Amino acid sequence: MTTTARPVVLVLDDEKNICKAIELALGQEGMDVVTALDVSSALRTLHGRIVDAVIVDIRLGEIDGLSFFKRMQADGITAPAIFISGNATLTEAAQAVKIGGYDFLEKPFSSEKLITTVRRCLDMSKLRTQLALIESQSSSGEIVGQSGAIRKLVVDIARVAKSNANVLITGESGVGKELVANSIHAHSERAEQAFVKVNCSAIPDSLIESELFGHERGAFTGATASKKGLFEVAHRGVIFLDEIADLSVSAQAKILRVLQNGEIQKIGSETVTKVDVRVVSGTHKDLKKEVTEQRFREDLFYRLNVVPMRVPALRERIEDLPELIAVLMRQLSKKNNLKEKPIDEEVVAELQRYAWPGNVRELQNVLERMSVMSGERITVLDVPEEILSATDGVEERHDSSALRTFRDRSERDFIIATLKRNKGNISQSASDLGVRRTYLHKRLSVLKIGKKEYFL
Ligand SMILES: Nc1ncnc2c1ncn2[C@@H]1O[C@H](COP(=O)(O)OP(=O)(O)OP(=O)(O)O)[C@@H](O)[C@H]1O
Repeated sequence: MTTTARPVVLVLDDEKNICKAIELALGQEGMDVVTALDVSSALRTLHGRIVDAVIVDIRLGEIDGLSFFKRMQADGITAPAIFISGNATLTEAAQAVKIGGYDFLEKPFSSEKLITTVRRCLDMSKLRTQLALIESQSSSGEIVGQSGAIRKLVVDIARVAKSNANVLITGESGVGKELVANSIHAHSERAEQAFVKVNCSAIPDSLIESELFGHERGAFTGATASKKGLFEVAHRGVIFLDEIADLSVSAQAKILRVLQNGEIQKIGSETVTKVDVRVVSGTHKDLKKEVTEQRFREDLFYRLNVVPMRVPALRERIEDLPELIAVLMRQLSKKNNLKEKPIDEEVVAELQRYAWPGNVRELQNVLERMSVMSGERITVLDVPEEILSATDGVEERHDSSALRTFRDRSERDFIIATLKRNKGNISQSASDLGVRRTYLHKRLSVLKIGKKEYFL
């Protein structure tokens, strides 16, 4: 698949001479011009290839230009339209702009006027795509971390981004695969074009093909309007197919076709459309194993896996945790409109001993919970119990074990003394210690404090 930088403009006018004149003027400006003398051939073009702008005569034989534009909109074609006419009424011109037309040109117009209008229209359309892109990317950010694994990943991303090769990103769930895909797009020559993310496992089998490739009106019950597929939306940009292992066998076959010929076919359509899309896919499964067990097509696997990239689990780069915590806390307090709270070092040490099966996403959730539920600062008492109990007994990695032993012993003595003073009353002791009852119970069991030690 190749990237075509030349913008494509469709001209629909029943006067051959006008079509020719426009074709000549815009062709000299480096644009690809396709002409159509009637509505049906214009629609065929629009359904067969992706067009950046259309120039439409208001007075056409069969239907008027305005109805044609409405038909385009109903068919999900979003190219902007410039209307032209020699004898349109003022009302028609106003109507053209009202229904979303970009501009109106009165015939005869000079080629300079035409070129300026089309250029502006194309710039506006590009700007619109960029704005949509910024919006879709506003939640994504930089890849945080200084560990060897992350530094290597960042170098690999920069290298692979410059090529047009398909990339398969593997790694556990929540590890940052989407972030990597985003970063490949942002550093590629397609950065100003669309980045479309599809979670293949979230879309039911029955809908996936229509989501990816679109459908024509009436293609199936409920298809009341024609719909653009995500591959078409991603034209000239990047599509990120997340959880690719979950694709149905028939969707796998269709994706293979896009990768082989750059062709898509809407459900219910006779014609094929050429698209230019770079495919980045992601999975937390072992895709090679899925191939061996015949759940995934081998030919598709090789097409997707041109450049494999593995994102390491958080526990494999646990030295990145303090920096990640700092960055995520800043993001979270902004999101929740909260003052950024300081975190005790002991908390960070506790979090570093945890295995993080849900990786950075789990870390985000835990930090959010702690920052919402804590007081002025985040202390070890705010660390969720499931993390404390999972880390108890785990060999210390960042704390000397002598310090840990001392801490446990002091904590043990302090708890026993409080319980003795309260004659074994758990509620009162928890309140004196400033912790929840459940937490005190857990510490009693972790520190192996039996009743005989505090009942006099
Ligand atoms: N190295 C990192 N630096 C900063 N943020 C990160 C990093 N890794 C992951 N994140 C953040 O963690 C969250 C989860 O990451 P992401 O959605 O990319 O994971 P994923 O591997 O695609 O998950 P899944 O397999 O569940 O789709 C995101 O909000 C992402 O921004």
